[in-house]
Amino acid sequence: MTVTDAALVVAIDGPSGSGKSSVAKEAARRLGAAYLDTGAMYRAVTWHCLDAGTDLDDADAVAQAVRAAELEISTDPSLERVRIHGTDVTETIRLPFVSEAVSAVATNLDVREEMVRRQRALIAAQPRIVAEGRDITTVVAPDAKTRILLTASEEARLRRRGIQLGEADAAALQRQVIERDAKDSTVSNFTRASDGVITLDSSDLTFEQTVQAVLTLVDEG
Ligand SMILES: Nc1ncnc2c1ncn2[C@@H]1O[C@H](COP(=O)(O)OP(=O)(O)OP(=O)(O)O)[C@@H](O)[C@H]1O
Ligand SMILES: Nc1ccn([C@H]2C[C@H](O)[C@@H](COP(=O)(O)O)O2)c(=O)n1
Repeated sequence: MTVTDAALVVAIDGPSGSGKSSVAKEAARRLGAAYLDTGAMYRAVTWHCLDAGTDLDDADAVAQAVRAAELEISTDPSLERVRIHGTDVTETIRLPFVSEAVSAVATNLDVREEMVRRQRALIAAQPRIVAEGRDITTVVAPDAKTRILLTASEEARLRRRGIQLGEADAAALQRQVIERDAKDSTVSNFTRASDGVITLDSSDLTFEQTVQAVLTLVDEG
């Protein structure tokens, strides 16, 4: 186990189903660090817009709703909790209706500016943190001590997501993994490592091997 008292920011990005959330959360636990799931923040504000009846095609209305959103997210890797305007949406934001709407909100550049501002504040508030999401290594935390692009083949990502969701419908998986990435990649680069970002391909690694590989990169960093 790698535990030190030194300040630490680890940034992990990559495509859908590559293992960012699960691997980052476990690495954070073992490092005695906080954990930030930035995708959960985009999901929560998307749920909020849908719940409020905000037209997702009205970019200004969406941005206004997001700026006004009272969003709370746990950064304890052992406590998953997201609240918006006091409503606990921890479970709801994982449902397919949110997954299929989230790109419409996440590709709004004014929304991204607001989310990046909040994410940087959450990261700065923690002495040690592992943060993950599509633009973490490039935009949110380009100065992080260790920056990792976690990848996996399309086949591995679809298989993992299918097992995770118990979803056998190939078309639904395709929408949730491949089509969502295609939309999200119009505003973030999470397929090619930028300068200083280390690529970790988990296609042929088990979950445990992937966590260990991240901890080794942090140690070496
Ligand atoms: N190396 C691995 N081997 C096998 N399964 C893995 C591995 N890494 C992650 N998984 C599993 O794959 C599934 C998807 O992982 P996870 O949700 O962490 O991906 P993600 O990159 O955060 O996706 P998204 O960006 O869509 O939220 C989870 O069930 C996770 O346990
Ligand atoms: N830093 C981030 C994090 C997430 N997103 C977008 C991309 C996804 O469609 C959506 C939900 O993320 P997930 O929970 O699937 O990781 O949010 C982003 O654009 N930037």
